[in-house]
Amino acid sequence: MELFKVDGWNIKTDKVAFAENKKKKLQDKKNKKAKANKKLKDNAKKKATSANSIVVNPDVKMRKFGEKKDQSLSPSSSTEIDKTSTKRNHEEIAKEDIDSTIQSKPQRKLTPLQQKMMAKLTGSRFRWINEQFYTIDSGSALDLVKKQPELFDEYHDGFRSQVQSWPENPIDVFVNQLKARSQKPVNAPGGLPGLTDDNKKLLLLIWVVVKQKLALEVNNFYKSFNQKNRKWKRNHEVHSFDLKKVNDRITVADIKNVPLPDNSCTIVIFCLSLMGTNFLDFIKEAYRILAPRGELWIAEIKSRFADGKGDEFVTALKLMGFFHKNTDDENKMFTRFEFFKPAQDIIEERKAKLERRQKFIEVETEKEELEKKRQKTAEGKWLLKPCIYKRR
Ligand SMILES: C[S@@+](CC[C@H](N)C(=O)[O-])C[C@H]1O[C@@H](n2cnc3c(N)ncnc32)[C@H](O)[C@@H]1O
Repeated sequence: MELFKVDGWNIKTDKVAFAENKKKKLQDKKNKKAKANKKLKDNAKKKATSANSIVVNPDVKMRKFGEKKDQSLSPSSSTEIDKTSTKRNHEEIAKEDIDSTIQSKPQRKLTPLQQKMMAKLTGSRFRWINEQFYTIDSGSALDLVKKQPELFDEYHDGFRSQVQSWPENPIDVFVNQLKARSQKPVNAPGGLPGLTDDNKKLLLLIWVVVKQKLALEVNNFYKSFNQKNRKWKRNHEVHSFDLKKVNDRITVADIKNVPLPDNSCTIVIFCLSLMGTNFLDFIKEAYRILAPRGELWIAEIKSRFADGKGDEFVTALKLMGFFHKNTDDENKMFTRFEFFKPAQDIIEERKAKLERRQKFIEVETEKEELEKKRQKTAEGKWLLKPCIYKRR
């Protein structure tokens, strides 16, 4: 008789063997789980590395900008960069997510929910790039686009979809204005300002900062205008500057410093392009290249004006030498401004008056005060705020 074998109480040996099997299976399960966890961790590591290799690692990028600013000894912008460098907000994290999502994206049609998520991530990425352009100085923006040209295209895709919902595009307003004023003789009241070239021909030199539409439309307009009005032909040149060359009409340049001679233009247009934190440098550059009586046209997003109306902005531009002609805030999304560079005799007179004043009173001029203020804190922080697009 087997030991412990009692009638009616049978401990089956196969059950005992089962208990050992169970142990083995449990162990197998544990091993599998550990393997799966390791795989997950490895994948996560891979994702993080690849996301950073495709797009900017915000920390690295900001450090680079910081280094550059240190070299250029601009205290205001470097403080600003230090602050941004520590910030890793949800937009940036979303940005990395998009990259890893795109990389691991299976080649199949997305479900409506996936499409919705994708659109949200793309929107986050646009807002992140947009924020960068408004919170760094123009030199850093040019470097950024040179290093990662795809950011420029992604930005413009997002920007286009934002503008589509606007009741009016500021570019169209500018084009219409050019067309209307071209009907009057150049330099006549209500007409466009012009220069006389070596052959005593009137020349309209229009400088724009715009992707393509304005230059193209203006060229097309004058082509047909000149065909219809052979007697009143308009000679014109359009120069477009941007951070990336997306077509032949564009010259890549930071608009703080454009390859055009002094007093050579008659109209300068900044269409939603005062983006860098140092945008008053663009205004100075416009003043340099504009001929006396030349005009400066600006459109900027309404929400950017710290004082809500743009009066402070107008005052700053007046301190840079411009005369204010008109502010149009009829539009819901943007405000348009017209300024002009005064005639040469007025510029001389102003200069002499200022010198006389300074000779007798040791006062700091308002212009110097403005310069001091922007040295301390870049104007992109207090005069025009960054344009932030809301999540839809
Ligand atoms: C908000 S988008 C507006 C584009 C176009 N003007 C429009 O209204 O459709 C601003 C444009 O200005 C350009 N931009 C911003 N800062 C610039 C700079 N410092 N130098 C040259 N282009 C600049 C950007 O690359 C971008 O194409």
